[in-house]
Amino acid sequence: MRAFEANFDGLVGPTHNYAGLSFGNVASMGNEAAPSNPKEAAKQGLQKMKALADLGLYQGVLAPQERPDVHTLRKLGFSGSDAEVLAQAARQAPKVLAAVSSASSMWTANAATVSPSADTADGRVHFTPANLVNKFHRSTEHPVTGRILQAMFTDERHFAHHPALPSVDHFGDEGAANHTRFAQQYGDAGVEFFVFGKYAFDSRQPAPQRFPARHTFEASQAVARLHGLNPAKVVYAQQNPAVIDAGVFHNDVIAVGNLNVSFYHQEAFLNTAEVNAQLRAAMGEGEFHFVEVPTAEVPVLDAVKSYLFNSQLIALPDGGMAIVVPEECRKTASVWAYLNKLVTLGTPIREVKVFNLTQSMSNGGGPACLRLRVVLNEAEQAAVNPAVWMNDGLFSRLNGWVDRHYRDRLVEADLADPQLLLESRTALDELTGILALGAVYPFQR
Ligand SMILES: NCCC[C@H](NC(=O)CCC(=O)O)C(=O)O
Repeated sequence: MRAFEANFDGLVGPTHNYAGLSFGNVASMGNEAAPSNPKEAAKQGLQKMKALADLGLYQGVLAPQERPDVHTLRKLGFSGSDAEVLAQAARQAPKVLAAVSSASSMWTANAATVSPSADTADGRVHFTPANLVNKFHRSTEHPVTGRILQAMFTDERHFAHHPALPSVDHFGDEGAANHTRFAQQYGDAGVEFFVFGKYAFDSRQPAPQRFPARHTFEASQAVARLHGLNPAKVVYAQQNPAVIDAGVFHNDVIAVGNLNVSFYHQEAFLNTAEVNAQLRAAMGEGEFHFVEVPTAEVPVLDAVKSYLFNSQLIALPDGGMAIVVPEECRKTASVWAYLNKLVTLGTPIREVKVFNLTQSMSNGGGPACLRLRVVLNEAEQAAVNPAVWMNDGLFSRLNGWVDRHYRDRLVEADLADPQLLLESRTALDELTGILALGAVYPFQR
């Protein structure tokens, strides 16, 4: 049966803002307190989704979270009406209010780790929402993420859903941002490549000194076990701690892969030669393209600034691949020169597609952060909730929905506005109708 990759992009929520919440993510740290434009952010995301759907790719939409998350504020002791809860939090703990108001679920590469049915022991597609435990504002995403995924991939004959790993640093899990799957064809049994930042139970191993390693080896192993992966087809690699300290908070800021192409920076991993030998051995027969970008051509800081590697490698329906990059790549001289060379190197990557995603980029999220990849065969695709697939109708409905409900400017002080909570819930209530998700949000239950 034919199989292909579908991308599920996060729809940016109505509270998108810059609160400087992600220590170790240089864009988030650098844009703290800048005004945001949620309407523009959502529309930039929709443009990318529509463009990929128009190329003939399977493109879906993943709904945002209920924010501000008043329920979490109540767990922290704020009480009274919703408006009172917001007002107390704004007075006593403004950073906590910002954290429970973040639209960070837009970066769906962190929503979950997904293993295609060709890789799993029971022949189903497996999903494990990421606990995102390293950042408080993200650690509250997984319960609703899990519900939304179940509302999209409901049929138990095809889809298996696991709860997030235990929410503790030892099992810090950042999902698909640290996971890549290689295969000659999407429908083949693939090699699942798990990249982690540190070992939780062995302090003698190398680890970053300045910024946190969000994802552990032990978390990666647990997900591989839960998904029933064949150990001979799983490869683990540790990120180079020095690049985490330079702002590479997820591996997808310094490497990306698709089918038989691994595109990565020279400094991305510890023991690169060993890792590549393991990948090649696990893949078996056939060509494998290792496209290593040398520091001499693209310094790590330029990779972080431009998000060259936070790109999507997409298989084009008529053969070959395109690399989907953010506008910032064009503006970074070393990176733009490299990209122009890359398409002439004779690898499957033949074309560069540039998107304007500045609203998301200013919080450290590029094209790859915005999408969750799910490899599906035709029967599985037919079992997905049909309302979430991007097409002309959904594109115009969602643009109209954004126009009706989103603000074009938001600063931290606005997060306490009870009207924003109301606007956000009204929008999400309508959205669950558009995407046929049912009552996934706490305010609906
Ligand atoms: N994969 C990209 C994730 C980016 C995300 N940024 C944020 O949450 C920034 C939010 C803020 O600072 O307002 C993160 O660091 O996890």
